Amino acid sequence: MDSVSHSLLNTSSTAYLMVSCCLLTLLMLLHELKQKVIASSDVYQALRELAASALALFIRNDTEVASAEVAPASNAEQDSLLQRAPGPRNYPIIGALKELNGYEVPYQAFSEFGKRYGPVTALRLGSVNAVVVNGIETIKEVLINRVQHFDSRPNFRRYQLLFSGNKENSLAFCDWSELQKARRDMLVPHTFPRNFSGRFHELNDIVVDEIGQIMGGVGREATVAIKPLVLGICANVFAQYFGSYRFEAQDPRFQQLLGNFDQIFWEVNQGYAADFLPFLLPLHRQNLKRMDRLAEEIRHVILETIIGDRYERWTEGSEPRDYVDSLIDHVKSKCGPALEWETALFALEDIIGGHSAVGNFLVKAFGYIVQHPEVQQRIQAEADGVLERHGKQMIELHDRTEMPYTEAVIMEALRLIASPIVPHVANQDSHIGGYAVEKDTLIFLNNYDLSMSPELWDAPERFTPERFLQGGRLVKPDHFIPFGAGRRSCMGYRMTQLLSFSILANLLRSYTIGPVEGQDYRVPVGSLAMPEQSYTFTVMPRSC
Ligand code: HEM
Repeated sequence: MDSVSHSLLNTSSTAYLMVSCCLLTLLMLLHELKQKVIASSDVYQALRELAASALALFIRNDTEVASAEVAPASNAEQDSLLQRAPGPRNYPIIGALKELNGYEVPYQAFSEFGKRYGPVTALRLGSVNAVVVNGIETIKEVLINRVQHFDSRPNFRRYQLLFSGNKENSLAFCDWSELQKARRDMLVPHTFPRNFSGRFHELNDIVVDEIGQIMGGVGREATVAIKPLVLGICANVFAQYFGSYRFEAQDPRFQQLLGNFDQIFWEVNQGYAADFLPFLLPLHRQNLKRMDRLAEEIRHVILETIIGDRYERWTEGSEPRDYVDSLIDHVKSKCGPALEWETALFALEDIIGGHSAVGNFLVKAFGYIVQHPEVQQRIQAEADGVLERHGKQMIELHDRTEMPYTEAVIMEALRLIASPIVPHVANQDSHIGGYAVEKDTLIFLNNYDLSMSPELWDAPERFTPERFLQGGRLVKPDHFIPFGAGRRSCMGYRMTQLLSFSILANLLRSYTIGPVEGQDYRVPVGSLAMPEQSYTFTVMPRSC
C-alpha cells in the first residue's frame, strides 16, 4: 500500500472512530430518552431521523474517502491452501456493509463478488465475519460434502427474540443437533407424503375440498384480492392435514391466525442492518415486542383449537394419524432425544406457519401469470384435457404427471423469485474452496446467481416456463436448488409443489384472471414475502 493511501486510511480510521462513537452514544441515548423522558413521538422521530442521517452520512463519507479495495490474494499467497479468501475492504464498525448498497437484492452484490474475487469471498458485515459462496460446486461443498462443519444457523439477537428468547425453538434457525435430526425425521412422513400413500390421498382430499368450498364463494365476474384468498386456502389445508382441525372462514381466531402468521413471515424474511450492527437493535425493540406478542397469540389459538385436549387424551401405543399425534407420541413415549411439550408446540407452530410460504409464493406466481395471458391459457388447456380424459370436475394431485406445463410454471416462478437459502454458520474451523473459514463464520450461499446467471440460463429475466420442459417432460437442471440441499434443506418443498399445483390448476380451470387497470403487477424478487396489500385481479368464471 503506498504512503498516500496509508495516510488516507489513518485519517479516515480516526474519523470513523469519532463518528461511530458519537453515533453509538446518540443511539444509546435515544432509546433511554424514548423510554424515560420524551413522551412526544415527534421528538423521538426527529432524533431517529437524525441518527439515520448520521449513519447515511457516515456510510457516504466512507465511500468517498476510502475507495481503495484490498486486491485479491497474490499468487504466492494463493499457493497456501488455508489462506483467508479474498474480499472487499472492511471498515471499522460497518465492515463491508456498504458494498451491499445500491442493489435491488443484496444477493446481486454477492454475484458481483463472485466475478471480482472468485467462488469464495471473505468479508465482515458489521461485527460478523462472513463468506459468500458462489457457484454450484462450491455451494455443494458447503451444503452436502462437508455439511457437518457448516450446519449451524446465525445467532442474530433478532432470531432469539422472535422465538421466545431461544432460537433453538425454531426449526429453521436452530443449530444442528440430535433433537433437530429427530424433529426432521418426525416430519418426513407428513411433509413428504409418497405418491399414492394414505397421507397423499388425505392431502388430496383436503385440498380439493378446500378449493371447492372457496370457489363456491366466488360467483360471477368479481374483483378479488388474491392474498387473503390463497392464504385462507393454504392455512386451512395445513391445519387439517397436520392437525386434523378445520377453521370456519369467519372464525375471528382464524383471521387472527392468518394475519399474525403473515406479519411474522414478513418479518423473518427481512434483512436488517441491526443483525450485523447490534447497537441498532434498540430501534427495533418495539417491533420485536410486537412480533413476540403476535407469536404468543398464535400459540394461544393453536392450543385452543388444534390441540384442545389431545395431549391429555393420547394413549400410548396408538398409531399417530397426523403430525400433532407424532409430536405428542414423541414427547410422551420419551423415545429418542428428549423433546419438551413446549418445544414440540414451537415445531407445530413453525409447520402450520409454512402455509404463509406457500400462500405468498402463490401470490407471486399469480402475479407472473396475470402478466402472461398465454401462460394462463396453456395451464387451462392442460387442465381441461385431464378433466375431459378422466371425466371429472377437479384436478387431483396424481394428475401432476399429466400436467408438466403447469409444473414448469411453478418451477419458473420459483426460479425468478430467487428466495435466498437461509444462511449457514461454520460450527468449527474449516475450509471452503481451499480457503480457511473460521468457526462462527456466517455463510451466504448465492443461489440467486444459480437461478439468475445469464451463463446458466437463456434470457434469465424472462418468464419462460418452457425452459423446464424437454420433449414434453419436466427437467430440472442440477444447479437449480430453490429449496437448498442436504441436511438443512427445506422440509416443505413437496408440500409447496403439491399445494401450488392443486391451487393453480383448480382455480385456473374454473376462472380466468385478468389485470385491474392501473395496477402494478411487477413481482418483487429476492424474498418470498409479499406486502399485506398485494394484487387484486378481475376474476371471470370460465363457463360464462
Ligand atoms: C416457496 C416455498 C418455499 C421455499 C422457496 C423454501 C425455501 C427454503 C430454503 C431455501 C431453506 C433453507 C435450506 C438450507 O439452508 O439449505 C428452507 C428451509 C426450511 N423450510 Fe422451506 N421453503 C418453502 C416452503 C416451506 C414450507 C411450506 C415449509 C413447511 C411446511 C418449509 C419448512 C422449512 C423448514 C422447517 C426449513 C428449515 C430446515 C432446517 O434448517 O433443518 N418451507 N426453505
